[in-house]
Amino acid sequence: MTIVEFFFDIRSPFSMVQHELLIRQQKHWKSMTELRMTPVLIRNLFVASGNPSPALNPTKLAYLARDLEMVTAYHKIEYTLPKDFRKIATELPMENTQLFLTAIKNHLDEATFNRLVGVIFRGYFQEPPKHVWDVDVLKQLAIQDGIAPDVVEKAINAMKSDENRAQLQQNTDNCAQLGAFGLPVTLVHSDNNKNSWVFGSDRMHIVGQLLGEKEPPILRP
Ligand SMILES: N[C@@H](CCC(=O)N[C@@H](CS)C(=O)NCC(=O)O)C(=O)O
Repeated sequence: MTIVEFFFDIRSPFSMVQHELLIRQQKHWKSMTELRMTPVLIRNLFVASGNPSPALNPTKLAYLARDLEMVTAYHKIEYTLPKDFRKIATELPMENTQLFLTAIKNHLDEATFNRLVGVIFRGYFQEPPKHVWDVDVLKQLAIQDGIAPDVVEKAINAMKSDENRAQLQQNTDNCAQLGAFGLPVTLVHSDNNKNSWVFGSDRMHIVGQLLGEKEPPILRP
């Protein structure tokens, strides 16, 4: 009976990869009884840890783009880096997406919320990339995914409230307190959470070890 908590931001392409891998893995690792997905703000994590976004460093950004091509091809994940990714990642106020997800999470069961997170990741990282920070686009994606229009409206009405903003910041602070400096972060809950998390989408074997799983991860469909 172990909770695996996935801290993510939709603007993080490696979070998109880890989301897909965790969803695949959940079918195989019975010890992962709860897969909790927690929206955070990656920019605030970068600020809190004093770690500048790799998208601000042209050499790192070029590697990141090439690495993502190789990684998604290996895992057979459909993916395109949006052409204006650097600008969006570093300049656009994309917090609407994370605020919307924080608000709608209160109304959905775990499986439905986790599926919606995937829909929004794919909306941004598959052709043609959608403006997933636009409330109308979020509304359309959620309703197309089968979420009741009144639930979507409730989330839209609540997303900019002080309470919802505070929840998103609390999620981010919880992630920062682990020692995180970027995303994705995958935490295997334990008595000593401090040491039971990994950074990145390339540590699924360590997640398995932290879970006490004997089966290695299935990294390809
Ligand atoms: N090796 C990791 C890289 C993850 C990564 O680069 N994440 C970005 C956001 S998409 C980040 O937060 N980077 C911070 C850093 O590398 O310092 C993976 O394969 O997932």
